[in-house]
Amino acid sequence: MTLAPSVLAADFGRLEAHAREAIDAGADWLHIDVMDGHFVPNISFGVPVMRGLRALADETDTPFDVHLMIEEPDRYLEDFAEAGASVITVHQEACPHLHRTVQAIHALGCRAGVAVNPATPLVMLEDVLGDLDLVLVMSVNPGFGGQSFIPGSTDKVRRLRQMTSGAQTAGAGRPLIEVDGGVSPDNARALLDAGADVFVAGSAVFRGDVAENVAAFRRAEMRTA
Ligand SMILES: O=C(CO)[C@H](O)[C@H](O)COP(=O)(O)O
Repeated sequence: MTLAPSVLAADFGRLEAHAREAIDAGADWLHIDVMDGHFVPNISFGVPVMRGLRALADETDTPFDVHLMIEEPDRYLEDFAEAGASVITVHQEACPHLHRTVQAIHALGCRAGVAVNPATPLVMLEDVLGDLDLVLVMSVNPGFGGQSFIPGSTDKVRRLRQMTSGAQTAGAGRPLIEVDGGVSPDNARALLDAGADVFVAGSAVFRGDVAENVAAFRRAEMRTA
């Protein structure tokens, strides 16, 4: 399980210290949720805030996992790559020329991800799947942290894993499967069994005791099905 805490749920007044708590507790990636108030009905933050976390990411060798919930993401890819993104994920629903956008992300030296909203069928990714490093299954409607997990998302992960089963290994042919929204230690085991690789968690990491919250994800990982 790759655990990617979403800093959207962190205390922005002490963002670096709060993100450090998650990394020190064993988080693998930092998930950066960028919202523009157009593609989603909320505004979060952009490149300058990510730059503020750059020293921490470099010091701890923690990849930035950038999730662009914005219209016309092509306009900003270079900025996020320069700010240190390892993975850049765009939304299928926001990209009329998705293949071109994926190529542009790769040309910047980043791994390319595509996210699908709960109402978007997986078939929309079929012809681009072979070019992707990651597929993000939204398990809430994007725009806000702290929402309830949509139960059908587990089956969507399972179907996506079947779609990608032609390629064997994650990162070497098979795109990583990331799940985002309402993810917690309570549903993590079922999502792992369904085939998810990367777990985005905002509230379940940053609300309360961060170290204990990360440990609860690790315990869920060890649990037998
Ligand atoms: O992309 C997002 C919202 O659009 C957030 O990453 C997601 O909702 C995670 O937050 P939480 O774990 O609190 O549900």
